[in-house]
Amino acid sequence: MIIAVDGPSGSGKSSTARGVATRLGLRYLDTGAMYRAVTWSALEHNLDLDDTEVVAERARAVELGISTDAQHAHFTADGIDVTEAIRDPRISASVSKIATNLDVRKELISRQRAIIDDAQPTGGIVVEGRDIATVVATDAELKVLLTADTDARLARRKAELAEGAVTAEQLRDQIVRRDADDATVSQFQVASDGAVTIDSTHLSLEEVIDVICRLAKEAEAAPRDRES
Ligand SMILES: Nc1ncnc2c1ncn2[C@@H]1O[C@H](COP(=O)(O)OP(=O)(O)OP(=O)(O)O)[C@@H](O)[C@H]1O
Ligand SMILES: Nc1ccn([C@H]2C[C@H](O)[C@@H](COP(=O)(O)O)O2)c(=O)n1
Repeated sequence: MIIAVDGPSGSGKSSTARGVATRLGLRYLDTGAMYRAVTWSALEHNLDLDDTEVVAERARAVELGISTDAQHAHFTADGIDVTEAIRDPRISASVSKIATNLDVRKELISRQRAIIDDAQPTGGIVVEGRDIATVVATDAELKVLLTADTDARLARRKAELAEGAVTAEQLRDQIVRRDADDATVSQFQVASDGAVTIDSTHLSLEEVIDVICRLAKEAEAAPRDRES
């Protein structure tokens, strides 16, 4: 089983996908972490992020270690643990430059598909990002577009950060400007064919996880229903 969870920043994709994977005993892939790890590597190498060719070369060269354990997030880039570093506001501010580089996308999509294939013998995987249902795993058994209104997303992100860690302007940049940039290369604002939209604005995290687990059970049973 492949469950695809797409949506804008702060809609709850990572927390929800981790919760669903844990409950259903599936692997979990955070594709945003891969774009973040490439950003980290490009900055470590002092690359000009506007130089698309040089950055794409870095994306092809960097060795990424991407854990698919929903209860143990662990990411490495060229052997260095970047699990915490990739969440730094410095990375959040720059990652769209990497994510809108089409050659970087080509490389990471290919790596994401390999990780998804590797997970199939273990029962399946919950994959979250922006283009999972539309590009990376168009054959996913369940496709979810997870949304929440902008104020809710801003409030959720603010609550995560230490008091004073970012200004109101930086917070808006992390959510609103980043979504606008990312939307130029991925379609995650309108549900694609076959995708279910879940608006989490007034739902708790547990409620969203409940809904997706129920939909996953239905999706799993659907082929059997048709056969019987
Ligand atoms: N339904 C919900 N209700 C309230 N808070 C939530 C809900 N879902 C997630 N959250 C909280 O919102 C914050 C953002 O969630 P999360 O990081 O999962 O979003 P995201 O969509 O993966 O964001 P990004 O794409 O920017 O990484 C987290 O602190 C999370 O605990
Ligand atoms: N499949 C994906 C996943 C992520 N991105 C972009 C969007 C963000 O700017 C960045 C980091 O994602 P986050 O960790 O905030 O979910 O990567 C993308 O374009 N496609």
